[in-house]
Amino acid sequence: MLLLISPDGVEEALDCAKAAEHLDIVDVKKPDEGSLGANFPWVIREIREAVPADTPVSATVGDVPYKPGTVAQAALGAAVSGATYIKVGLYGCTTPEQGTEVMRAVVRAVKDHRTDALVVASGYADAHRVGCVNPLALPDIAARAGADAAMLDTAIKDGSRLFDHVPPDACAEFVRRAHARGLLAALAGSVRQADLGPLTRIGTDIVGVRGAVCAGGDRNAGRIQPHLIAAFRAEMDRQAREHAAAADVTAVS
Ligand SMILES: O=C[C@H](O)COP(=O)(O)O
Repeated sequence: MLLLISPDGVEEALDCAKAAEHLDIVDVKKPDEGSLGANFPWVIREIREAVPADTPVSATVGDVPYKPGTVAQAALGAAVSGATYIKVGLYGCTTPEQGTEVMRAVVRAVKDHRTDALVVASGYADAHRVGCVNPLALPDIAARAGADAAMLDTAIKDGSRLFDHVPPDACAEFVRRAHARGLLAALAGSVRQADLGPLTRIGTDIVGVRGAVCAGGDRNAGRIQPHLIAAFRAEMDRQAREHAAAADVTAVS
């Protein structure tokens, strides 16, 4: 499982860089503009320069409206600015068709610029609270659009968590649907160390985190702490080892 960490700007990205050996993807967002709030192009560029060259930079394009042209142009902006993972939160899409239309436009805009960029279609575990597309529709939307990954996050950051809205069994179904379509499955939403066992067992490819690696577990008032990134990764590694050992036992019995 890859660890994606979301700093809110250059200063926190530098703290991520100090823990670069413990993380896999640095994800640029602007949390005060929403769960997947988009940051400025110059911030993406500065963060690209601040983190080690072999650490991929992701950028969120925003909690986007159902406006394929607008969103495609914004996604291209993120790619031109140096992000190689482009994440789109389909906040304003109420049907799978709308989500697919937006994501198709994004995929074309991004891949015309850079074929090796990865496009991530993100929905929301608490979609029922904001009126957007059902979370379990995301793998199909992503696949139909030619995206590379399907993701879930929470739209409202009020302390409720991924599993409060989409329990582990439903997340497992999300992962199954993504993998059946050849996609990466990414999960986020106030994920804590205690969630890493289930997330590992269901085969999550990418876990996205901010609050759990901020001081006091507070994604708004707390700042990202390199030692908390290291501790989070240590728990991920421990869970991966346990899962591998359990799989070995099953294989020989
Ligand atoms: O993409 C990951 C999100 O930023 C997760 O943030 P959170 O762990 O504070 O919910």
